[in-house]
Amino acid sequence: MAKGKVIISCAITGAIHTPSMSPYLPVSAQEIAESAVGAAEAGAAIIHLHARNPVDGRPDQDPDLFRPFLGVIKQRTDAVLNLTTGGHPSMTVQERMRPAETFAPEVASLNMGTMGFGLFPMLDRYKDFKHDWEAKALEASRDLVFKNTYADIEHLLSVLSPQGTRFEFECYDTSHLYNLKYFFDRGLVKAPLFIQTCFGILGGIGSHPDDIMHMKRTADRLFGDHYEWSVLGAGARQMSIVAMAASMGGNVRVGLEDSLWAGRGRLAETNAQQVTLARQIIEAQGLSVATPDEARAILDLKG
Ligand SMILES: C[C@H](N)CC(=O)CC(=O)O
Ligand SMILES: [Zn+2]
Repeated sequence: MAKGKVIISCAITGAIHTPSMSPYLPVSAQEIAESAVGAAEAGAAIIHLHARNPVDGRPDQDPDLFRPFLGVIKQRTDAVLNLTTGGHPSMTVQERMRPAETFAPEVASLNMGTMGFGLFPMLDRYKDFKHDWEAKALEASRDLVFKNTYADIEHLLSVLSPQGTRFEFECYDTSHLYNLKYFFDRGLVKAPLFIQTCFGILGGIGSHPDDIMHMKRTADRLFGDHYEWSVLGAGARQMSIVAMAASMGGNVRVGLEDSLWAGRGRLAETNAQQVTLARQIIEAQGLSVATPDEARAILDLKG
């Protein structure tokens, strides 16, 4: 966090949650565009984007599904656009990187290690699904490998960096921080590193305060002041992790991709609602929210 300015990122729809889990999950291009504009107006400097099949809400990396909402968001906001290269963990790296390769965004996500990605515990909570693929995708995650090998990461860097795209480095555990250190020491990634530490995904680190301290301490030791720290908390712990990180000098990510909730037991009706909650937590600590251009300066983005 530079000079008391906290960068809020908002992840609009993602690929993990499915339409039957919440009537408020944006699916169509118009819903994604409207929700993103609302999140930007509420204070999100960075908007993280995935696309979905407009009929059944299935995650889809077809650039033609991204184009309509990218146009609207660029027209109506000056937010930094961050396109996913994670897609859905079951997709191939080639499929996952198509939107970033096509649109050369200011920022793209980059997942820093191969891991299990356990979504199946959500089957304990959700029973009734509108579409067949929903329960199948959750069940299939019992045997899912989210593939991000060193060769995959190098390939993504070699294709996207020359376009001027910089990265949100998704680190789900300390091993991912060491992977990033490997690429940093070889000059394949440049400071300031925007490190998104992800908490509470089964297959990665948990979301206990000790886990947050451990990831922060490890990142400080490995990267010193060559990085900007950000956190995302999956599920109900999202806002607790926002509060803790902001008090420790961190930036924050919210959005329906990471959590469907606006506080315990209350479904978030919009992404803007979560941005507003995060903003209240940040401003209550005497901190202020970074504008998109302040975020660009802090993260050295191409603009
Ligand atoms: C935990 C989040 N799903 C991390 C993420 O947003 C990955 C990506 O899109 O590349
Ligand atoms: Zn994502």
